[in-house]
Amino acid sequence: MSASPSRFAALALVPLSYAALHAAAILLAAPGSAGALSLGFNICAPALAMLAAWRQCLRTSWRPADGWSLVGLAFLLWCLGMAAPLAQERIASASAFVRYADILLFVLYAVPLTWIAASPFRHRNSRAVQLVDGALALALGVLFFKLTVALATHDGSAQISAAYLAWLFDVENLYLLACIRLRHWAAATRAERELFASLLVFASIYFVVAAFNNHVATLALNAEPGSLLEILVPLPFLAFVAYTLPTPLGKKRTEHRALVLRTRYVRSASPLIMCVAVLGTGLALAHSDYAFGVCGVLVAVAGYALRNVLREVRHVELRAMLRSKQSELEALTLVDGLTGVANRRALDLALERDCRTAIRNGQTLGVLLIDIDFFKLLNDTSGHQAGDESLRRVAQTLSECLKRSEDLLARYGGEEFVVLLPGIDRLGCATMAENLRAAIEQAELGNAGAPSKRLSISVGVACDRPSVLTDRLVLLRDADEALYQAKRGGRNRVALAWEGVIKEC
Ligand SMILES: Nc1nc2c(ncn2[C@@H]2O[C@H](COP(=O)(O)OP(=O)(O)OP(=O)(O)O)[C@@H](O)[C@H]2O)c(=O)[nH]1
Repeated sequence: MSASPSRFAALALVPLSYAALHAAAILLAAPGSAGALSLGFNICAPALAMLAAWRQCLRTSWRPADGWSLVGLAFLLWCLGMAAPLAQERIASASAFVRYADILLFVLYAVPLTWIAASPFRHRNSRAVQLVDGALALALGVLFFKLTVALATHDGSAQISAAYLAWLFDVENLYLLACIRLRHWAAATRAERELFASLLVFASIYFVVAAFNNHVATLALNAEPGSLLEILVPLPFLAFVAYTLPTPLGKKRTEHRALVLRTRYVRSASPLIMCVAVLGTGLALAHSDYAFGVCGVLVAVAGYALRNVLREVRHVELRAMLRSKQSELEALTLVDGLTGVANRRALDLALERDCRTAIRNGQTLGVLLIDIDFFKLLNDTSGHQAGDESLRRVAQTLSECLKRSEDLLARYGGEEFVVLLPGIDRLGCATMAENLRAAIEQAELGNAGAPSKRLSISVGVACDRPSVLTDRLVLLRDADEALYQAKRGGRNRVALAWEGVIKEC
């Protein structure tokens, strides 16, 4: 994890300033009020972290904005867990929920974080899969709470054993830290890395501070509320705030194969890790609460199965979508964007195919090369948009003249078109060329740059029986030479490669 200098400064300044204020408040507090003041600081820190997370959520356009909002929710639950004793003191109820509300909230705070760490939150990830992951994370939280209460009151007393609680919270914190570390290690995008880096800073400090607080401050030193040691409690939250304050974009991770592979494996394995955690917690709970334990095992198995079914459905959908997109793209690569007729690539493929067929069947192949007359002047006088429109109208008029499915009209480039006429003799080719010229003339399209003010075309015609594949290029060259003749002859005419100009208007 790399941090910019501004991040290092914020990471040092924000928690230290807060800790100094916290310590001063405890030391200067009136007798008996240090505990309440310190509690205020301990509630304020996760509240600040919650605001920082939701600020990130508003900032980012990354879809896993869900990620940041869930982090905010986790901090809110922790904040409530910290404040719960205040309510517990006021509500004189013996219900288990009220008695263990703070422990429940401290356990549940991990649910949104577990969810983020398990769910891939990828762009195309389906909502249904995310919901299953969320349900599994919630099940894990509830089972873990049941296990916590069951183990911490294992001697039959209603009194929670602080020692057991300390160890169980260590397990919870370590599990979270490991999952977040894994996701950070395999984060592929900048936004994903930013989220998991912030969480990693928080979870690492939280693990150390919570272990110290639970084992040393509470159990070994028996620190009272309002003790100076409490200034450690807000540190992980303030470190999170400090880490998210500046918004450097961080270096783009190079997409080397190892990263791609580990991203793929970690993303696929994350939900499995959560299912295994639900399964393990369920099995551990089965000793003390058989029904709940079995439910946990069933939830783990059903959740994993459901998740796999949903992923498979998604894969099938994606494969079908990819296939149809691929065919669409393939079709697009063969079409001229301006006129909608076949493009040069399609022409090359068709010419080669028709030439092979003509060689195999001993047939003729006709090639008409068509050029719009005075097109440059049309562009110069009426503008390029009018030129484009004329190209579209010419292409449409020409394609309406082709009746046989084997015939092909293609844009050869610029204001030139080619018509392929397989299996037609020379007379047929010449007639077709004249029909095309006449059709354009009858369409009465304007060309302000032409002396006649009418748009016209010149056509060069070649027709032969190819004997080798390269003859297709000879046909094109002959048609081009004939076209040159037609232009030289005065335009708006058809020239035959084997005869010269046959039609003049
Ligand atoms: N509007 C438009 N113009 C194009 C396009 N492709 C090529 N052109 C223009 O077409 C013109 C072709 O001009 P020339 O090759 O000199 O031919 P011409 O003016 O038609 O003259 P002749 O062929 O001798 O009658 C050039 O000005 C090109 O810029 C296009 O897609 N759209």
